[in-house]
Amino acid sequence: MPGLTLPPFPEDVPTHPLLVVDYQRIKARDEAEIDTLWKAATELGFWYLKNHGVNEEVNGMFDMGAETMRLPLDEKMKYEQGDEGMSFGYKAAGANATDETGNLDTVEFINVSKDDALAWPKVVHRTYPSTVNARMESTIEPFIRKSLEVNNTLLAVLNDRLGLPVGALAQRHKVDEPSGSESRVIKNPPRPGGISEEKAAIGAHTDFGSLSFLHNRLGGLQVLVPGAETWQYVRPIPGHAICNLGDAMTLFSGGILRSNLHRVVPPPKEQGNYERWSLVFFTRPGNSIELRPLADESRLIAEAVEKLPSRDTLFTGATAKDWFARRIKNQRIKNRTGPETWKASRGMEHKPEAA
Ligand SMILES: O=C(O)CCC(=O)C(=O)O
Ligand SMILES: [Fe+2]
Repeated sequence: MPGLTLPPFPEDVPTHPLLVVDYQRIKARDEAEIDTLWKAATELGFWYLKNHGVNEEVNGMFDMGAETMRLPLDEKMKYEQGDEGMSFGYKAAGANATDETGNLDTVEFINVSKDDALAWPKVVHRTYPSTVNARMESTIEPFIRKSLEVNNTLLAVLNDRLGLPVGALAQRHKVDEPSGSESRVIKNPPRPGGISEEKAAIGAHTDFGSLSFLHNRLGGLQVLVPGAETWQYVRPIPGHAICNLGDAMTLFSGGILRSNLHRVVPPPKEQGNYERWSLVFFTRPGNSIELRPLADESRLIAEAVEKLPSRDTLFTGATAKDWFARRIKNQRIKNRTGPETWKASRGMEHKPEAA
């Protein structure tokens, strides 16, 4: 449970060290810090973010998640996200495939839409369990507002390094355009005795949107580093969030920015005896935004596109809404007809030439 004293991440498990980015320095537009962010964003697409100032709101969100997951299953199921490609609401354990053979995931989620949280008590997309409503103003809205500010600041810096006109990315992430942006609290049950690492809690995926701001306490997150043969854990560091880029940023940047493959497996060793809680805020483009390289707005992106073996991988013709709904819908186990359904749920994972 959140707040409990947890065993430390083991020393003898292979990890991949991420670059550390200091949010306060980024905010101050420190060029050396922006160099570090650029290196992380272009090479792996993952980095630690320190000094982000969102710790109190994160703790509140974990409390909201625990209160919600304690509700009876039939109550939570009234708010299930369904099989039509919507992500907002509750997701029960085992509702998603984790691979093409149809293995089931083990995590529960509660996803709250940015639009619903900011419009509350007006409903934009859907309603939520009482435990969510009770904390909408005190916890969820402040967490979402702060997360938006952090992510928008990082996106503005990447916007400039990509050589895009001021506001090019901001205009694709307007706060008042309905979007797939959402907060997610994730609970994975304890796995005493250590289940095989291959039994993923969340299957290998790239994130669907633009930028994910992740907070976790126990190990379990793994990345497949470009060129590496094996998955490696990302060690949780107290006070450090983990940021990662999603498919939309690879598409907008013509493949310059990386949306890297990752998954969640049971926490290593003794940590596996504990519930694993994590929290993400996903910034995603406005629903109407077309996902394609912004080559007409940046020479750097235009040059990257010229070097691509094929333009088709990145000129998807999809709007953010379509891209997102397709990915969500086809990972739902109820929609599975065979390996083709899993393939249809894939994003940039299958386009290594674009990265
Ligand atoms: O729980 C984590 O550490 C990562 C979760 C994740 O990758 C996701 O929800 O997209
Ligand atoms: Fe993810």
